[in-house]
Amino acid sequence: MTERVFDSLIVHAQVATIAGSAPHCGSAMREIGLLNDAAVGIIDGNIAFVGSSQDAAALETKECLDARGRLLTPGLVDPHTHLVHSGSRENELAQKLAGIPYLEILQQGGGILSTVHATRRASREELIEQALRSLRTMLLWGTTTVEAKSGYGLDVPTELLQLRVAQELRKLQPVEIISTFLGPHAIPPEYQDRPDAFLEQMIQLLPAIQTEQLADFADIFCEHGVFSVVQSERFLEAAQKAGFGLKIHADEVEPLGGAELAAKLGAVSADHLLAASENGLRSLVSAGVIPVLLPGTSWNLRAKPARARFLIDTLQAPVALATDYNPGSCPTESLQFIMALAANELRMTPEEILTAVTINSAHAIRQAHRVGSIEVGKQADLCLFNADNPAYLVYHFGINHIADVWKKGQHVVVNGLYIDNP
Ligand SMILES: N=CN[C@@H](CCC(=O)O)C(=O)O
Ligand SMILES: [Zn+2]
Repeated sequence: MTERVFDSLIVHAQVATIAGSAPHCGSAMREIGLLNDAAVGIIDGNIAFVGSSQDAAALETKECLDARGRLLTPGLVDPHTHLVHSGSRENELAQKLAGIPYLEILQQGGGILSTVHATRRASREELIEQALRSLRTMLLWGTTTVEAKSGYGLDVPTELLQLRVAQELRKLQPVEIISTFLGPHAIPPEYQDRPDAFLEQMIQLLPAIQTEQLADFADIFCEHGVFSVVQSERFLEAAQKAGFGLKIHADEVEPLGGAELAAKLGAVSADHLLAASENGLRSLVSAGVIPVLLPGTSWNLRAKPARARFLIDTLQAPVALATDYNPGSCPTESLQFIMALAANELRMTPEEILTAVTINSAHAIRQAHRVGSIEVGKQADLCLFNADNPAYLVYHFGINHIADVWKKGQHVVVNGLYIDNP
């Protein structure tokens, strides 16, 4: 048998493998499979070796990088973003600081609706350009896979445009994009008095999105003053029948019952959950729904954070974390910032946090067979940090700890710099 020649070998690293086929639940979230002085080998974009640096010394490789004891993790997976949109909303900061609630700004025609106006006016090229800037930031800060929702069109052409832009973005840069159709994100002005007619229009759009393979998931903003539990069930059931995986913006502001609905329908994830009832949390965990927590949003809206400790300690849940990157409730692309907030606001440990932004977030978008852990056979999506332990990442907050990033084996960030066409 001919000896395999590796494309790359990373040696002398502290490797957090976060291995395991199922989501890491409860106390198992603290098991990150840390290997001291370890090596990872890459062949054809996939991980082909994980072992000791000593054993790796015998391997033949085209390139070798000495990590000098630094932390190597799976590429970060962000399972909830509103990536494709136009403009920003710093003009609403004063209202927020004056104490005007998030939903009231929306009811006055601002908030989500203000981004809908901007997105409807934007060209395809403008949407691509703005999203490309965000994707570049995400990659430089360690995110290698991202979920991207539509939901700033709220009409057929613009919803389709957002999804097609997400599809196009896959060809233009290295971050992998998993798309979600969030047509029922708010009620557009032209349907203010006929929300059911709008919902019906979004339901009618599902088969076309499925046929064009524009989205893997369908999602709805189930919230007081937006879509009720009954309306959410109608939309999500139709989406399930059309073949979509289900997600839900659940109980972000009021304990409406979104968590219970996610459990009833067997959603892949239920996201936000700040106000979810104890019963709702219990039922979604029993039903195998991944709770995706968004501490950037609760922090930015100055709301009480989700009950991460209850989910992890009492319910033994597989918690995932996401940025919720969007121009309103959470304008940040940085999962590293979210990781710091998860420690301070949600009281999660550094190990739980690493699990929540890798293997568990990969499960939240059904990509764990390919990404989210460092295991032979998986895609070589890797982050090398300027830190030698997970605690340092969340302790020293607000700065970018990334040294290097590999996406599908390509060395796309080198010493903190983005490499185009590596
Ligand atoms: N809450 C609903 N949707 C987004 C916010 C969108 C916006 O404010 O533009 C969220 O998940 O936080
Ligand atoms: Zn969201």
